[in-house]
Amino acid sequence: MRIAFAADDENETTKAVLDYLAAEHEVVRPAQGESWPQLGAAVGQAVVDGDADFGIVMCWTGTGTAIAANKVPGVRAALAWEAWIAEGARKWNDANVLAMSLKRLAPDVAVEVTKAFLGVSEPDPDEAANIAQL
Ligand SMILES: O=C(CO)[C@H](O)[C@H](O)COP(=O)(O)O
Repeated sequence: MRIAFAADDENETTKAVLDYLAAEHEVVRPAQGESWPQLGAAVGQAVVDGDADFGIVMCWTGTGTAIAANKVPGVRAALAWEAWIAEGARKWNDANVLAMSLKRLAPDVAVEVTKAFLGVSEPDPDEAANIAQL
């Protein structure tokens, strides 16, 4: 899959996520070196424009980039810190952008969360009516 990725800082956690994405997917970098609001918006826009299948945004907390991505109409960005939350965001909310904290998630956990998010191919059809109201 094509995954749009942006982070406003680099550390072992962002490197681990990027290494995993590069090994398993095509990585799209719609913006780099900009502020977290710009990075979140750029990733959200890439997803909405069809330049990427999903987006992943990371900042210190994950919250700012999630909010910025969610301002783009059509984006459903979810902040996740464990695999079950990430999987549920895809299954029950049809999230198309994953947001994670680059400060609080250990590298292996961030990769596990990423895998869980990207591992759900279709949302639960029982949630279609709810998702349509988002
Ligand atoms: O977590 C964040 C936003 O939610 C940012 O990463 C954090 O606030 C640092 O930003 P800056 O480098 O602009 O001070």
